[in-house]
Amino acid sequence: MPVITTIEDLHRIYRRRVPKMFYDYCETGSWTEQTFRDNSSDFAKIRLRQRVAVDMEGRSTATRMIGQDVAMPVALAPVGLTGMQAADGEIKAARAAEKFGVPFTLSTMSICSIEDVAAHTEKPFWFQLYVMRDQDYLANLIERARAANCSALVLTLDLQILGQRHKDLKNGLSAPPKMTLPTMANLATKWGWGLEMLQTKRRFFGNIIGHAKGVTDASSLVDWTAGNFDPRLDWSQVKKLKEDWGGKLILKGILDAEDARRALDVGADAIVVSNHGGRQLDGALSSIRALPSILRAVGDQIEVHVDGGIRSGQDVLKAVALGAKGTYIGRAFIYGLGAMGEAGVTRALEVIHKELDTTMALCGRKTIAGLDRDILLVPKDFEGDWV
Ligand SMILES: Cc1cc2nc3c(=O)[nH]c(=O)nc-3n(C[C@H](O)[C@H](O)[C@H](O)COP(=O)(O)O)c2cc1C
Repeated sequence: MPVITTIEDLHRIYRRRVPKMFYDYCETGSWTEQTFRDNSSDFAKIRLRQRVAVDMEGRSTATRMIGQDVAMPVALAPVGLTGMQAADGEIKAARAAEKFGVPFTLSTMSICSIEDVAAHTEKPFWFQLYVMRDQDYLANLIERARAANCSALVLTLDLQILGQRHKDLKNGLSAPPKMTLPTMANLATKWGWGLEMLQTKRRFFGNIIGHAKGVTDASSLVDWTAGNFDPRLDWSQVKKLKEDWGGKLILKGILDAEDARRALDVGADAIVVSNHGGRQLDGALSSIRALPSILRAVGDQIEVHVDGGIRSGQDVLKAVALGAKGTYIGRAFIYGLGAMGEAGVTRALEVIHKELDTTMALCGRKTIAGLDRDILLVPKDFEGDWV
């Protein structure tokens, strides 16, 4: 096994190991992928102030997200079909997160069910909810998340309809994969992945969307989403969901200051500044660029988290120094999972932690609370002069 020191190292192994259809599903953005690219490249525009001769002994990356202790301000983002990247992928990722001491968020669109993950973990995890047309089903999901002791509901607001992702349409993304000639030819080169999947037959061929009773074949995920997600979702429904759930609510997919204020009005506990990893509205601002204006609007009244494009501990540091109280990684942990299963997710977290800790030290800071705007060099036009 090669020495892994960066998230990109995991990405390279992941790409070799996982079928093209699921690699593309992870690696795509919508339409031209402008926002997908900006999410990462905008982080690189922010530079750091090097400070010297500062006592660096006794550093800590520990902090809190929505009142919960975390080993560093990083959670695993909800990622649909995680169980197609590696067999029992949701369980493996949840276990790695639990051992590391960061939150794991289970997507509505998971292969393993809420109960599967709860049975294989000890600490509470977070559950991500998409709002479905079927109100009974929605109520049932909330009830199951409550019964599994989930400690936060992450309600995703930026996917009432699916953004167009060319690669998924061209690949005919489905779970399990349809056995077309190109798919079979590609699968033949992915025997490590295939063998692992065969050993977990029950989930692979049994209950494809683990929470969706009776869905054994999400062939054409695009059609399944269009048929089941509720395009009528509005703020009154968000408020009602907050009341029905009664616990901690995180609203994910906020990219605009006005929406951030609406999130405050409905009593959310936190918001995630996010464009769904560039998978929904192509042409939207990168998350890191949208973050400052949202912090100005609501940052002193609600916990603001951010995701999109985070591939290193330096990216985490930049987001936190700008004012985010937490960050999420999506693809960065999927690369680890697809490359090496649970150990790969752990490795991704270790890489990010090491980079965060070292960068904190070289910027002259010992704690997460000590990270502030002062350690950053942000171009004057970073937020852009958009009208
Ligand atoms: C393959 C994939 C599947 C995703 N599925 C979901 C999902 O089911 N629910 C959700 O709220 N967000 C989903 N997201 C968005 C992530 O939660 C997160 O916002 C995004 O991945 C952050 O960007 P990053 O991948 O650059 O870290 C998905 C992202 C990816 C890459």
